[in-house]
Amino acid sequence: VALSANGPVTLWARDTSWDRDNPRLPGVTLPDAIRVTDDLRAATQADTLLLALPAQALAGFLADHAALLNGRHLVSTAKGIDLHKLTGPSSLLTDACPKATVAVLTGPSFAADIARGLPTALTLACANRDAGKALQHDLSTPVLRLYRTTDVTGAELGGALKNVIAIAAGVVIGAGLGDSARAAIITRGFAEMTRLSARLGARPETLTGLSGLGDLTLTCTSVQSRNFRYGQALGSAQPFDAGTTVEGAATARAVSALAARLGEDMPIAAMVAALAERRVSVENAAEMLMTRPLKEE
Ligand SMILES: NC(=O)C1=CN([C@@H]2O[C@H](COP(=O)(O)OP(=O)(O)OC[C@H]3O[C@@H](n4cnc5c(N)ncnc54)[C@H](O)[C@@H]3O)[C@@H](O)[C@H]2O)C=CC1
Ligand SMILES: O=C(CO)COP(=O)(O)O
Repeated sequence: VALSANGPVTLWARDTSWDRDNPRLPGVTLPDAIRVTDDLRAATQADTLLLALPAQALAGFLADHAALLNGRHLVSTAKGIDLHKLTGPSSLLTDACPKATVAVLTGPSFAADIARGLPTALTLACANRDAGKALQHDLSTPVLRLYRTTDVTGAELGGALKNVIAIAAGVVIGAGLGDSARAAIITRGFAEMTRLSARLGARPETLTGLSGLGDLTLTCTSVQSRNFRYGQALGSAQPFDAGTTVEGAATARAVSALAARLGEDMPIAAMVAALAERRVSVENAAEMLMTRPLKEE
């Protein structure tokens, strides 16, 4: 919707029976500049393709359709780590489409806010500096301001890991543990994010930027966030709609496996994985985190 202010956009989906009112984005009627199609071959004629698939669906999509994407500029919006390959979307894209230029678009941004034209700032990460500059210009609008980085690892890890911490923040609020506890989870969660990201080669300034701290702040403090709401439901033992995309649950499992492989300590991510799999109760989780050995900050 935002990019259609810059020119014609083609939107591909498997099911287009919803016409111009997509139930995934209630209250928004797509502008005329957007052509909706279920023909992937037609939709992939453009030079720049944004892939807005959930992280756990991306590998399967690429297995079926990589040939149509190779050689294009591919921009992933997915915020997660693939459970089987334990990598972010950029590696999945690069492996499946070696001739493509791969970028990641991430940062604090609820789809509903962007579609309403509210001012939003994002991070566009592309290892190829010149291609990144061109994409930054093509994808910015007067209300969508893109900052640029070549640190793809840092940008995609920030987006993936903040979803895990947002679930923990939601659990804290849902369980009635209070705003002070939430601030502790955000801060110690951010410490986990920066430790793992540094270990994987990310730059510290990327994690303190929009794609890390920025998105962490948004997602841990807003009920617009599905990850936060999922955590709230876990914390208050309420049911949650299984059809809602909650990237942080699978990513918590992926992160725990990755941290174990690297020998990194990520207690909050491990607890989110255990809570999502119902291996631990909320009461036990809080007690286990609070009674860990005392240490330096
Ligand atoms: N909704 C938001 O505010 C934001 C979402 N993101 C990220 O963007 C990614 C997508 O999220 P949403 O669009 O919100 O999710 P969504 O669940 O609303 O939409 C995902 C769409 O992908 C489709 N899909 C799933 N598997 C597919 C497959 N194999 N082939 C083709 N289509 C498939 C689904 O049918 C659905 O229409 C996630 O990683 C999310 O974290 C990033 C920033 C903001
Ligand atoms: O990534 C987002 C905002 O930046 C969307 O968050 P949720 O997936 O938790 O709704």
